[in-house]
Amino acid sequence: MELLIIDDDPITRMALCALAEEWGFVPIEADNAQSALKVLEDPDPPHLLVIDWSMPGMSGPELCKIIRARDDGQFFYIMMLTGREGNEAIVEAMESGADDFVHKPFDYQVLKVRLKAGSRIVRLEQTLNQLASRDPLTQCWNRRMLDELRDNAIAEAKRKQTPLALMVLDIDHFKAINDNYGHPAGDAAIKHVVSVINHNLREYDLVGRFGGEEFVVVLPRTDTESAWGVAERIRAAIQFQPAIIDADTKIDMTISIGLAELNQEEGESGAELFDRADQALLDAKHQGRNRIVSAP
Ligand SMILES: Nc1nc2c(ncn2[C@@H]2O[C@H](COP(=O)(O)OP(=O)(O)OP(=O)(O)O)[C@@H](O)[C@H]2O)c(=O)[nH]1
Repeated sequence: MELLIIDDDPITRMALCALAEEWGFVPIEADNAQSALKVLEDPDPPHLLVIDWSMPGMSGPELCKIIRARDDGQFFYIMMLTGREGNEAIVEAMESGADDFVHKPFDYQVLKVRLKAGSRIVRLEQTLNQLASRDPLTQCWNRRMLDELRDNAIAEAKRKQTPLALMVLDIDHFKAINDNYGHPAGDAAIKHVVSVINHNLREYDLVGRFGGEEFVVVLPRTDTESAWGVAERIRAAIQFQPAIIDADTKIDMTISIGLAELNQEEGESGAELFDRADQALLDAKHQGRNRIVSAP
């Protein structure tokens, strides 16, 4: 686990880095609050932090308050290190958002066990986050999370005036697959579809599972024409690459796709965009399935 060490004193920083490595952490250094905040801007930042109290520019407690004021849902476990004595310092550190507090000069064993305790809490939080945001079968986003990420992507598209497309995909006659091959094979077929979808997307596209065999894909920076190209690649890949269940069982499938591009002029919301793509999906089903329909 990464450990962000924020301390202006190079000797303390070096000592902490060496210890962190010895204890199995991956240390990352910052010599002031501003450079720490830069590190924390990363989409996948370190979640365990050791912050020195007294630093030029911005103090440890001030930095804690800024980190706690973030509203992006990221969790950070913060350990404050200081030479200050007394309960008042502990209270001030923890009121500013620190989770734990260790006096300098610190006892190595005490610091080690408290960081280990912090890393257990970070791991627990990551597990909870995973359970709350991912679909357990496919590991793609669940509906609640995809809705939130979709709306963030739409806000960014509006800010930057870039196009955004959304697709709703549904496996055709999936009930028959369950009926013919059994529920476990149906589950494997769903996983196969998600794997095909993922193979045909860019890193920043978003995939969510909305129901049994219905998926939503958000394509930022993509207009209808490009989205159609992506949809066609996925449609063809599903049709021509059967799900291999075991040595004797291959399941042929097709998929129907409705797609819509965000209507920025009308200030369209995420829910409205989804409804248009979903309606296009219904049209694709009515027109005979295994096809793509683009919303007007
Ligand atoms: N194996 C498996 N099946 C699921 C899961 N969730 C939902 N289903 C099944 O998916 C099927 C969906 O069937 P329908 O909604 O009738 O749709 P369909 O048969 O795909 O027909 P069309 O969408 O009209 O082409 C139902 O039989 C559900 O029981 C799941 O997690 N695993």
